Amino acid sequence: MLSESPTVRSRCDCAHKAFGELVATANLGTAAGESTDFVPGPLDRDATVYIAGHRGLVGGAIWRKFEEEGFTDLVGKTHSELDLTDRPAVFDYVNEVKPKYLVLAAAKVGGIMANNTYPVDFISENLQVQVNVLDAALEAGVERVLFLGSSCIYPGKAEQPIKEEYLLTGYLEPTNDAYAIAKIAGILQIQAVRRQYGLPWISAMPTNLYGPGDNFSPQGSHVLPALIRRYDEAARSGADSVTNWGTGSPRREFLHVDDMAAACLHLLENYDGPAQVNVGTGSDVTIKEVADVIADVVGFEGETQWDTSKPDGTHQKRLDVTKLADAGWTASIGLEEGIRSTVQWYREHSGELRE
Ligand SMILES: NC(=O)C1=CN([C@@H]2O[C@H](COP(=O)(O)OP(=O)(O)OC[C@H]3O[C@@H](n4cnc5c(N)ncnc54)[C@H](OP(=O)(O)O)[C@@H]3O)[C@@H](O)[C@H]2O)C=CC1
Ligand SMILES: C[C@H]1O[C@H](OP(=O)(O)OP(=O)(O)OC[C@H]2O[C@@H](n3cnc4c(=O)[nH]c(N)nc43)[C@H](O)[C@@H]2O)[C@@H](O)[C@@H](O)C1=O
Repeated sequence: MLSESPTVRSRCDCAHKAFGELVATANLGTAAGESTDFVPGPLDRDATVYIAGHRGLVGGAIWRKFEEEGFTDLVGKTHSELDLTDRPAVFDYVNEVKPKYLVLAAAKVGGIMANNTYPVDFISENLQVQVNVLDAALEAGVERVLFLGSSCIYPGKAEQPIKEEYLLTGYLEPTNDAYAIAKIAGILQIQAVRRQYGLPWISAMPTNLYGPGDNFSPQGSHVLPALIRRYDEAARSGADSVTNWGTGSPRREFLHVDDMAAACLHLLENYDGPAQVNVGTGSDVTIKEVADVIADVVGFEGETQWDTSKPDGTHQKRLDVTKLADAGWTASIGLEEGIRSTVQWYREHSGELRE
């Protein structure tokens, strides 16, 4: 991961439009107010880009991708440097750096157990972080914002594959309803900014992600890093069996975080619209199937048991990725290939993992 926090440089603010001017000149709304006349195109490589959450799984991958693509002025702050629930501090920072582009990849994130156990933290912290960052971005006149939600925003029993238009058409999955409501509020805030100010801000809804820099903590993590750690430890210790959560029958769609980062840049350069865009592969597997792949990759030959007292969560949440494909992007990292490289990353970094 990134070894140190970037410093914020002083530079000429004249390249950035004042907020009032931006809103006036970007008064692009139609009668419905949600579509703009903005035409997406290549981002300015020398513009300031604020990646909120740049030390996380997704923010870290976006930072690497933007660096690879030649961006010269990426800025970010760690959680300990800037708590995004501190509204005045967020306004001070965003107004100081005045980014032209902003990706909101900071959030309280966790797997099924964390979401189910701490719903207050998930709804409260995420609402605060989002509202603070998006309000500050509006005041600072950020031209293009990408807000990241999650596929759990859709009804728990949505028809498969899940199209963007299924949002708010049914009940949420109870294990993550608090988190999902916060994310839905974020989508609505982006749409509201488009409607009220005509700014071309957008939202993307990723499926379950994994890759280098993930959270591998046994209780708080998502399934894929949890199983990599569990099976790797079992293989090393010569254990006869491992026990996973639930029945193993739920289906999940997994996207490598480097693909996610590429999709984020692609959407910023090629998509503008009020609808959130699903980001995934369009294919899913059962938890049992992904467990078998991980066991095989790490070399575990024992037995797998299932603790059915633990929740399964949503049975299936496979995304319809037609809108993303229509925007010109499809995933390229296969699941087994992605698991192999993530196992390698995990083994190389097992001494420095976050808990
Ligand atoms: N991982 C996944 O499978 C999925 C993720 N997403 C979305 O992608 C985005 C990024 O998630 P991901 O990278 O996985 O999560 P991570 O937990 O890896 O990263 C989130 C980052 O946000 C930071 N952060 C959290 N709260 C605050 C705060 N109050 N102030 C400052 N920084 C804060 C965290 O810092 P610290 O760790 O120090 O608290 C961390 O660096 C989120 O919006 C998430 O909802 C969507 C679908 C699936
Ligand atoms: C990204 C997404 O992530 C969460 O939803 P989830 O998809 O249910 O996430 P999960 O990865 O934690 O579990 C997937 C499946 O896997 C099973 N499972 C088996 N064994 C382990 C295990 O050891 N750990 C975990 N975490 N799960 C396990 C588990 O029982 C479940 O059936 C929400 O935060 C939601 O808000 C969200 O957005």
